[in-house]
Amino acid sequence: HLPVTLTHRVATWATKLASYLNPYLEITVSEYGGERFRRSELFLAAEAYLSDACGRRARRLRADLVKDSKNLQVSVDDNDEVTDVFDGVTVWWYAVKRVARSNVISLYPGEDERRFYRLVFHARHRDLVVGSYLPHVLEEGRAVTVRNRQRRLFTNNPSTSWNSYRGGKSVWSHVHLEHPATFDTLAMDPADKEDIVDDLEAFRDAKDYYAKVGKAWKRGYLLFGPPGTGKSTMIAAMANFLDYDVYDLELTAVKNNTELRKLFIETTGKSIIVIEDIDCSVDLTGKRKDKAEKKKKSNDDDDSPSESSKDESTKVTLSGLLNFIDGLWSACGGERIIVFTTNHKDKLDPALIRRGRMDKHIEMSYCRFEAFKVLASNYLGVSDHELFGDIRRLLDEVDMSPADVAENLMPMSKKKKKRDTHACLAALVEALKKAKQDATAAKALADAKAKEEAAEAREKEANKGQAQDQGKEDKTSSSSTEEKMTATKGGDK
Ligand SMILES: Nc1ncnc2c1ncn2[C@@H]1O[C@H](COP(=O)(O)OP(=O)(O)OP(=O)(O)O)[C@@H](O)[C@H]1O
Ligand SMILES: [Mg+2]
Repeated sequence: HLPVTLTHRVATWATKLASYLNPYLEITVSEYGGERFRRSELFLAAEAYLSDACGRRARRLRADLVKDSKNLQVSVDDNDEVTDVFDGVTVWWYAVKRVARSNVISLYPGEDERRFYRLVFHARHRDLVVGSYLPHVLEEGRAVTVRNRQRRLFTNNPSTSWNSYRGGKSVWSHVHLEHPATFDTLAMDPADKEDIVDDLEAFRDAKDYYAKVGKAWKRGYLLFGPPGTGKSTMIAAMANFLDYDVYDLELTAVKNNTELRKLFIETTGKSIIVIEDIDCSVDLTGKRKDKAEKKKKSNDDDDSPSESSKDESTKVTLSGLLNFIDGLWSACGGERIIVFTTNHKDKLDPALIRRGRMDKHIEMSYCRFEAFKVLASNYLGVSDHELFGDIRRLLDEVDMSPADVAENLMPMSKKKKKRDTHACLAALVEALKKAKQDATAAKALADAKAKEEAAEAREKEANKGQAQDQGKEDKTSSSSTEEKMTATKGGDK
């Protein structure tokens, strides 16, 4: 029954009085900080720190599987309290979950929840807590996260979650990355390999350098070469070498540039972002348009206001992609490697692969002898053999992908299992000889076809020339008769 202004005043005074009497201060760390795009780093660090350092003192815990799905990570459950002592000062942490009050009953549990940690301490320790304790929590939390980290392979999938029709946005989902490829097992020229490893190492340790020269801490690699030459394998080897996560971006599943940017922002640092077969993906805009049109026809899309606006909103463009790679947004997060793979480098837009976007172009080529030696030592455990001479000669003459060579070296079937090294290598020699024969036959065929075409073209040319000559003759003969006619006409006059 009090007037509103008075109620406000009373409330303000009550808070002031309470804070005067209560010597404790509170700091809140919310899950989503000022930037709504992703979870606050301090929150994640606090979570990791609390579960590691003080988990034992909490009574209500929550367990999760981490690292190879063997270790358990126990973290403090919501609405519980833990105490921590730092430099002789006691602080209290509370994990709080608050459901936003709203009049609408939400169909989607979890949507309106806000989780945060509340840190409570005595006012006289304010400087210590803000100046030393919180940085300590951040640092320790990050270290724990790295320790528990299991490398992950992410992929973006379109609207598979059950509340997808709310936005239909594509999101990252992940599995554990367990690819066994390493640079040791990768068959390629040792000098090239060393060059790449050096480059990666230099990138990893160059945080200060990038800051000094004013560049975003990222590097682009373009892997190009024929199918089966180890491009995807190389990416796995890179991830294993650097201990980075991999984000495999499927451009077909991304609706438009805005969504592409959103996906990009959600990637974390220390990651490799991969777009495979980029030449096919960029072409995709055309195909996607067709799909959109089909959709429109079947009338199962009801949120498009007009045809043209829909068209615009349903494609990823080259400019969107360029922006993604080195626009202003690319600098957020830091420490990222972007890898494109393609079978046809010449099909790509030069703007896409210029230095600065794709800093290093790596050609993965057919298997030559140096690469073969790596495969032989991996698959058969031999570093020299009497057939190596033949193989070396043949590999110089024939283009065979490492995938094909490896297939010949792999004693997979039961029958083959009994085969020894010599038999495996002999089979490879046979396969190479056959490939050589095929290549020669194909070349002969192509040559013959080319000759035929050239002959045809020559014949056509000759026919054309003849026809022209004929035309000229006709013209001259007809003009001379005309002249004659006029002459006789003049005579008549
Ligand atoms: N350089 C290589 N070293 C070791 N293994 C290789 C190499 N190249 C290919 N392989 C083997 O061949 C298989 C296919 O290779 P991969 O998938 O990496 O080829 P790719 O270049 O990505 O082909 P695509 O262009 O068709 O995607 C792999 O499973 C791998 O075992
Ligand atoms: Mg591949």
